[in-house]
Amino acid sequence: MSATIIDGKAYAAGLRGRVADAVAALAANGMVPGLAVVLVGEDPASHVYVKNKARQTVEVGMRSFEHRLPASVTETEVLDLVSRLNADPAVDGILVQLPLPLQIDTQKIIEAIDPAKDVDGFHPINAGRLMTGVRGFVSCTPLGCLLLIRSVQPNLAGLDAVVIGRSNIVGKPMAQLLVSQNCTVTIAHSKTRDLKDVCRRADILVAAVGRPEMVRGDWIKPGAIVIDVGINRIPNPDAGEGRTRLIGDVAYGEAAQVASAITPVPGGVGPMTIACLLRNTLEAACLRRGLPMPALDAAA
Ligand SMILES: NC(=O)C1=CN([C@@H]2O[C@H](COP(=O)(O)OP(=O)(O)OC[C@H]3O[C@@H](n4cnc5c(N)ncnc54)[C@H](OP(=O)(O)O)[C@@H]3O)[C@@H](O)[C@H]2O)C=CC1
Ligand SMILES: Nc1nc(=O)c2c([nH]1)NC[C@@H]1CN(c3ccc(C(=O)N[C@@H](CCC(=O)O)C(=O)O)cc3)C=[N+]21
Repeated sequence: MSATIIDGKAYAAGLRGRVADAVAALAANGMVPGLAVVLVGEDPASHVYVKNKARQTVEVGMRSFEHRLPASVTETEVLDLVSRLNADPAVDGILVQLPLPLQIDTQKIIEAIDPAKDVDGFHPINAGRLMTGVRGFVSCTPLGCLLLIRSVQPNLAGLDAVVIGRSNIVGKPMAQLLVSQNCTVTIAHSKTRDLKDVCRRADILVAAVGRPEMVRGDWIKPGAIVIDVGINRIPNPDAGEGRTRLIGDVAYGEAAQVASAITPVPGGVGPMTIACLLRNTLEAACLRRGLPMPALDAAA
C-alpha cells in the first residue's frame, strides 16, 4: 500500500483564501482584524517563522503588528506590552512566540493575555473551555491536525487514536479534540512502556515529540492515518556546508508504505498552524464585534 499524501500546504492555502473572503466582507464595513505578534530574543528560526506569519496576515487582509524585544527584556516589560495590546482596540489577536528567555515566567505571560484575544488558545480559560466542551480558542497546531484528519476521514467515531506527546500546546489539546470527535484516545509520552505496541493499535497516530524519525514503519497499523507534527532541523551536507533541512518525528518513507494517509514534513501540519492562527484571529474579531463567525471548516 502507498499512502495518500495529505497536502497541508494546499489545505492551508484554501483555508487562508476563505479567511481572506471573510476579512474582505468585514473590511467593507470598516472592520479590519488585527494580529499582534510578540517576539523576544534573536532565535533565527523564530524570526523566519514570525516573518512568515506577518506576511500571511497581511495577505489575508488583516493588520499585522510586530513587537520585537531584546533577549534581555524583563518580565515586567513583557507584561506591560501585553496589557497595552489587551487594551488596544485595533488588536483582535495576541501571540507571544514561545519559547521565552529563562528570566521570564512563560505561564505568567500566557495568563496575562486577555482570553478573548488569546488566538493561540494557550490561556487556561481557553484550555479549560476545550476540556469542558465550551466554545473557545483552540490551539492552532492541534486544530490544524484535526482539519487534516477530517479531510481524509470525516467521521472519527469509535476510532482508536494515539497521540505521542503531552505538551499543553500540542499533545494535550490534540487528545482533547480527538475525544470530542468520539475517538478512544491514548496519550503516550517519554515514560510510556512499549510505545511501539501502543502505536500499533492506532487508527489515527499523531506524533508530536521533537525526535527525528522516531516513529518507524513497523509502529504503524496498516491503513492508519499518520499525522507528523514534528519539526526537526537536521544538517543537510548534500545541499552544502552548514545547510539544514526539516524532517518530522515519523520515518516518512517507511510509514507511507503502511499508512492509508500521511502528512509530509515540510508541507503538512506547519502551514496549517499559521492558517488556523488567522482563522482564530478572524473569530476573535467577529466575537469582539458581536458578529457571527462565518463557516470556514468542518471542525468549526
Ligand atoms: N508543525 C507545527 O506547527 C508545530 C510543530 N511543533 C513541533 O512538534 C514537536 C513537539 O512540540 P511540543 O509539544 O512543543 O514539544 P515538547 O518538548 O513540549 O513535548 C514533547 C513531548 O514528547 C514526549 N517525548 C519526548 N521523548 C519521547 C520519547 N522518547 N518517547 C515518547 N514521548 C517522548 C515528551 O514526554 P514527557 O512529557 O514525558 O517529557 C513530551 O510530552 C516538536 O518537534 C516541535 O518543533 C510544535 C508546535 C507547532
Ligand atoms: N506562541 C506560539 N505559537 C505557536 O504556534 C508556535 C510558537 N509559539 N513557537 C514555535 C512553534 C512552532 N510553530 C510552527 C508553525 C509553522 C511552521 C511551518 O510553517 N512549517 C513549514 C516549514 C517552514 C520552514 O521551512 O522552516 C512546514 O512545515 O511546511 C513550523 C512551526 C508554531 N509555534
